[in-house]
Amino acid sequence: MQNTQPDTQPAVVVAGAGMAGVQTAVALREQGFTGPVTLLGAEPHQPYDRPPLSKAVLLGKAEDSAFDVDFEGLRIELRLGVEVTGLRAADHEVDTEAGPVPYDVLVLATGAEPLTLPGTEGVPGVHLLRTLDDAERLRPVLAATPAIVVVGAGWIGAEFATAAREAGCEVTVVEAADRVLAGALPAEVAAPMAGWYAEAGARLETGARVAAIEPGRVLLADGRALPAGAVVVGIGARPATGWLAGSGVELGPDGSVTADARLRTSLPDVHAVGDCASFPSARYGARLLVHHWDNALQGPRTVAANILAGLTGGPEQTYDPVPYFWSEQFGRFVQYAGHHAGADTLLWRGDPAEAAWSVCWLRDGTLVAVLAVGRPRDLAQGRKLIESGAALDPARAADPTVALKSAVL
Ligand SMILES: Cc1cc2nc3c(=O)[nH]c(=O)nc-3n(C[C@H](O)[C@H](O)[C@H](O)COP(=O)(O)OP(=O)(O)OC[C@H]3O[C@@H](n4cnc5c(N)ncnc54)[C@H](O)[C@@H]3O)c2cc1C
Repeated sequence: MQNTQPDTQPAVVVAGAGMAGVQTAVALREQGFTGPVTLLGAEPHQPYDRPPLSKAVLLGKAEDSAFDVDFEGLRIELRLGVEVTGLRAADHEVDTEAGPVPYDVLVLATGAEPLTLPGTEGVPGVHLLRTLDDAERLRPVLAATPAIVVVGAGWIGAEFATAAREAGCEVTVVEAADRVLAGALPAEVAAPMAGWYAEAGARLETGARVAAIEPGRVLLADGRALPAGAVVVGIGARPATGWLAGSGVELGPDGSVTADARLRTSLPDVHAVGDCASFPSARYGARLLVHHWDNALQGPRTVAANILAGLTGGPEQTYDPVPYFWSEQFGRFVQYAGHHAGADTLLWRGDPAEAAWSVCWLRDGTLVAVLAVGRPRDLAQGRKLIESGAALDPARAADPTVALKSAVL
């Protein structure tokens, strides 16, 4: 039986015009949706890609990173500079400063916003790095090569420190935890990465808490004062869902929209995707909140398919990806696929003192995650093996001269 769309098409409104919002609108068209699609974005800029903001755009190697999407040709109504301030589900409307916008189907794609250090908002010389405006403000700062203090040795902090060193700035990275990437990787995997800072000429201070930031200097809790012509705070991000308070959309303790396995929310006709939404993963037996680019590419395809399924009565899709991300730091290309837990068994492929190595996480002999530094083949093969639930021969998998796919039992 062929599924056909009804004559009258519902109006789809997407709140948030970042990667997930844009990809949702594009996926709807790619999958044959012919009804009206409106994309509401708070920022004034043509929608753009965020990863280059801490890389080429920051260093002025690329002017911007606008998506190459023909919105007009795809009949996607793009409304920029329009912040969505509320959702009234009973009326099927969202509120904006420009007035209410009715929807038949709503997609929440408002992404994430960076965490700030309390008391440092508005202090001159303190920056965040999330938006094109942030990157444009930071570009001339880097060009003036001041001493820079980066707060946070996570992915963004490491990438910013890399760019600042490349620009010729003196860089100190201050991290409250006792190691880099404390929230993402086990200590033994993060340990070799800490060495990359010194190698690039950046000073790394772990176990160092910021007490205050004053113009020109950062005061640490242990009494030290670090000179700082500029400070960049990279201490994480939280879902941008404050505007949903009181709307009836269920939010988790981390502030994420708690979508179901089909990326639908607790309200009818409302879907959620990208950095703002968590979803239950049967693959990993956990609810995942993924703040990475690939999730903002893949999730929208499921959302679009399920919006269409709702129209045609076709089967709905579940979303249970093997999460993937990359980071470019200190001349290295770092990639990660999967999702590991503390109890998983670590297996090294290669010497972390060398330029290229990788790490596998095994659970009951099955590959659940892989991190590759300069070994993209390990990543590509590992990702497929994770997807297929392959069990590995640990001895062969630990031999970096053996292709990972050849270590399958
Ligand atoms: C500097 C930087 C570098 C990164 N590098 C990498 C990388 O190397 N690899 C990787 O895998 N991932 C990287 N990421 C993460 C990746 O960019 C994000 O996961 C991705 O952008 C998420 O897309 P999104 O559309 O869900 O959210 P966002 O990109 O945050 O987009 C959400 C959009 O919604 C808008 N919005 C928010 N609230 C409202 C509202 N109320 N009304 C209307 N609009 C609203 C925002 O202005 C924003 O434009 C990086 C992120 C940053 C910030």
